[in-house]
Amino acid sequence: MPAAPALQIEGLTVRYGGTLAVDALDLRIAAGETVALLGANGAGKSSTLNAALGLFRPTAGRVLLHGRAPAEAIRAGGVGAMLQHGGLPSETRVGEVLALVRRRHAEPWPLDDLVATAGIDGLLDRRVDALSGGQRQRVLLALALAGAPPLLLLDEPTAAMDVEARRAFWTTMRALARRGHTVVFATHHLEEADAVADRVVVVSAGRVVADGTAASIRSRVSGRTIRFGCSGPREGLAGLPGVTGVGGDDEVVELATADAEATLRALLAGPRPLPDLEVRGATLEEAFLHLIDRTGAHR
Ligand SMILES: Nc1ncnc2c1ncn2[C@@H]1O[C@H](COP(=O)(O)OP(=O)(O)OP(=O)(O)O)[C@@H](O)[C@H]1O
Repeated sequence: MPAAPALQIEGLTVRYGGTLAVDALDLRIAAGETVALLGANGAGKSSTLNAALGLFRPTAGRVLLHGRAPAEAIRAGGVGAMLQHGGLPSETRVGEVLALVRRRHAEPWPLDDLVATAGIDGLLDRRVDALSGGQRQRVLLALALAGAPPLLLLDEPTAAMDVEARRAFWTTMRALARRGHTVVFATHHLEEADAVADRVVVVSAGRVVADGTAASIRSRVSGRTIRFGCSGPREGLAGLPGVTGVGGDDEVVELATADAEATLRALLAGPRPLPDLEVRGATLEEAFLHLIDRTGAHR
């Protein structure tokens, strides 16, 4: 029998009063995948992750973690989570909280390795109320990892981190993924999704609007941008084959085109010099905004 997916969400619907936060969302994540849930504010990422953790009963649908209901999977130590508003008990020291949580697990992650992996060397004697935002996030990560869970659900885990801490965090995540952990994280940071995830799921208005590798999502925006230096007149550019828009500034022309090859052929056949000619595809950010615009899902 094939192994159950690490996370299986079927028809998940979450309503808060009159707000439809998650709209019949389906998602299947295989063990070992690193998946970014990408979406604008209010897209439904936290509601999806919180429902996946069984923090509330969804309006409709079901969630299975390694084939088990959330509460059962969590009890069995199969899931570690970092929530957006994760708290730490006040007036305790980091080492005490960590010891408490490790004791709850039958096979806790060896302490030295856990401390090194989460990057909390030197923080064990620190009071939790004296931690910086980034340090706090790393302590929360250590708690999420304490039971060496095969599945990690992380809601904007790097939100309070500076660039360096963020980089260190994602190095850790990549190492965990290599060890076979499944990592699912919500983010607004497109470059993180691009750099870390082997799969990007774009959520908008509580629905999955794109699902694939970062490259495949980028290619959903079929257009390309052609750029070249130009300080002279620009007549005729808008009428070139494929061109859907003309932009740029006093020194540079940027042509949006739906058919880069045809536009380039026409440009190269023309009299205009094309210094610093450059053709590029959409960045993940552009692809993301395009997908959201198409679904009309800003709210
Ligand atoms: N407890 C709640 N009560 C009422 N509405 C809520 C509650 N939690 C979330 N919402 C609403 O549900 C929608 C989805 O919110 P959710 O937090 O899941 O989105 P998100 O993608 O995680 O957003 P963000 O990136 O800002 O964290 C939003 O419209 C939000 O205002």
